[in-house]
Amino acid sequence: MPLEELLQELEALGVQHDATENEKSKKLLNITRDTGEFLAVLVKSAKAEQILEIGTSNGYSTLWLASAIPESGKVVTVEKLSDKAEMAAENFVRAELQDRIVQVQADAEDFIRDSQQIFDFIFLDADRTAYLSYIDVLLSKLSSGGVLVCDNAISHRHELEDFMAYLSNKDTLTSCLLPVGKGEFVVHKA
Ligand SMILES: C[S@@+](CC[C@H](N)C(=O)[O-])C[C@H]1O[C@@H](n2cnc3c(N)ncnc32)[C@H](O)[C@@H]1O
Repeated sequence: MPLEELLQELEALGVQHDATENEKSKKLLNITRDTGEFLAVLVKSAKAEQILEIGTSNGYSTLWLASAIPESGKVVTVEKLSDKAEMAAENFVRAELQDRIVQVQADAEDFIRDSQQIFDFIFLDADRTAYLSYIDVLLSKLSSGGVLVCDNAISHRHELEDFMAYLSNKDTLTSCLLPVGKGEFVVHKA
């Protein structure tokens, strides 16, 4: 199925589904289209090939990331809930991007601590209150010259204040907060 058609279908589904679903863990909570476009531009500009995404949901943002890397690249995407991981798997096949995506069903922090891989691009879109507890390990898995993007940096700024302040004060990092989508905090590692 053409990617653009699937993205539009998922955008409509996400809005409709989240408006009628009361249980927060079942909401899809997809990034906005402009965030997807922004991620694709960043990934291509950075020539990133090894991407880590924390928070798959039904795979909407993963599709943007996977479509921005060359065939030799991979997106590793982590989701703790099996129902969402299954929905995502179907969408990856529909987009014919499944060969560029590795799905991990696990708790983000467990995966990050156990992983031996180095990534050149990391997208954080999961349990915001846990980010500070694993950010040092996560940064050790970001390559020199790599980029980390964190979603919801304006919509949930109060939850991410300490996290952003911590990163902003590190000498090896350059960061900025952009009014794209729900607010994107972008970090470059020297
Ligand atoms: C905001 S949604 C991700 C939306 C997705 N990035 C997109 O735009 O399509 C957050 C997802 O992170 C998952 N999640 C939350 N805490 C997690 C954790 N500790 N480990 C792994 N996944 C987690 C949730 O189940 C949810 O599906």
